[in-house]
Amino acid sequence: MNNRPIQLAILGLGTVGTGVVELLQNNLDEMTRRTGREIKITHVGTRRNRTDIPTDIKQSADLLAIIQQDDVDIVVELMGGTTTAKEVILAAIEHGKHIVTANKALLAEHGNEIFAKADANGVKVAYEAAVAGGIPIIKILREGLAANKIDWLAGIINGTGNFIMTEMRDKKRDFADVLAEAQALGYAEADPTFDVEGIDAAHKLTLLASIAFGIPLQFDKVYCEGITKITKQDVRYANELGYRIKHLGFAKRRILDSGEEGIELRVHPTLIPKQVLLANVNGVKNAIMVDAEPVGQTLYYGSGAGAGATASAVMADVVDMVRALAETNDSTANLVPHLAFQPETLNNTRILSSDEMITGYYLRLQVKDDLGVLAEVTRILSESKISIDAILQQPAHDDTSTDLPVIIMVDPVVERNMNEAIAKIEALDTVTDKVVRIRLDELMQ
Ligand SMILES: NC(=O)c1ccc[n+]([C@@H]2O[C@H](COP(=O)([O-])OP(=O)(O)OC[C@H]3O[C@@H](n4cnc5c(N)ncnc54)[C@H](O)[C@@H]3O)[C@@H](O)[C@H]2O)c1
Ligand SMILES: N[C@@H](CCO)C(=O)O
Ligand code: NA
Repeated sequence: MNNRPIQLAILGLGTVGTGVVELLQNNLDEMTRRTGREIKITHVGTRRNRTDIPTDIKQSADLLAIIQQDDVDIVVELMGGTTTAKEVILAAIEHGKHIVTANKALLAEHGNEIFAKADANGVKVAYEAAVAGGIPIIKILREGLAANKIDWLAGIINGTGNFIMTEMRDKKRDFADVLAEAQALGYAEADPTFDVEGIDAAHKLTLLASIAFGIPLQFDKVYCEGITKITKQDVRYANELGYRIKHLGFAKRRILDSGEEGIELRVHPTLIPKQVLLANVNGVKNAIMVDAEPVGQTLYYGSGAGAGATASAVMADVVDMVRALAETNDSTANLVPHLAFQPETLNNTRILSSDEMITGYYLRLQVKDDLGVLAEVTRILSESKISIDAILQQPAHDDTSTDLPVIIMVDPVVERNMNEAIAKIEALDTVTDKVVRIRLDELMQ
């Protein structure tokens, strides 16, 4: 057996890259005891030379040169972005290097191409750090639950967004102030609109859905709504009704009335009853619930972002690869397929359009203080076959306004019907503003 060290190139020394270098300094013995083979960083790709990096590691800004070096077995891509990272990863694959990456944006958007190229070149691309930071959810879905049929998964999969919502709710802090702190703590994406507009969660959901259901990556089909339109007023009303608002991702198999199977992929703010576990996942923590047959429901919780948690996931992938390389004379062929299922067995189950999604709703209407408004609104809802669960009329939120907020909770309904009803409600003279809607999901009741 070949006992030379397994050699790494780390590309990008930001929050996660620096975390990986530190983790290797602190816990190398634990990893070597597990793999029986030494792991060594030989190169780092960095725009400017760093004095805090051990002197035996070569530093360079020339990434395409690094990935060609003979003393590199695994390229660890921690730069982020979908342009240079893509070019460098594809070139590394062509040079026979294995890849470990935390880059969910790149994989959600270009993973089908990257994985195909890796398969053609006999190398592996591992991405545990790309979803839910330190929670080993990729390994769980791909390996731990490999004997199951997964029916749905749902969870809080953006640490920055959850941190912002928690701080705003508990400490009444402002959005911009908490976002700045999330950036300083290394939680946020380089472009934080990815976090707050739900795009990062949609990237992660794309990956989770593929490995749960055995379907190709289809980021463009994920319904995506972020947290930027959540107001303090709605947080307060939700609280009074016994709910918390959390940003969730859902991937769900559904049988349609026609008998066809479809998949719902959506990320959006969701009202969850306070006593439900996911309603109590706070700060940078993530949690993912999986329902599978025959195991039933399982729940996974942990830090969704940050240097240490993410480095833990990056190195778990490296350790997996090192073991495979050690056991099989430098081949990773025995590792699990990229998307958990054999590539030729991925199926084309249709991803449902937003019109076809089924959720409950919290609706907030701004109405004139007239007799009969509620009767008109409930008539419209019942014409669209929407059943009302509760109505709550609130006093005006400021003394100068004669309009009253009315909260209506409705049972699960096809979105097409909800859209029709909302259009009719907004057309009423007695309804003075756009209807605010926040979803509920029967899985979280
Ligand atoms: N921060 C987290 O908690 C976290 C968690 C999970 C996944 N991720 C993912 O990990 C990756 C890195 O995130 P981060 O938070 O460490 O970002 P970061 O911005 O802190 O670090 C990226 C580093 O890469 C460097 N870089 C970019 N292009 C380069 C180039 N061409 N040559 C050399 N260096 C280059 C940047 O200068 C920076 O130092 C991203 O894909 C991100 O989505 C981050
Ligand atoms: N920006 C991401 C990093 C972890 O993927 C988050 O906050 O969840
Ligand atoms: Na993970």
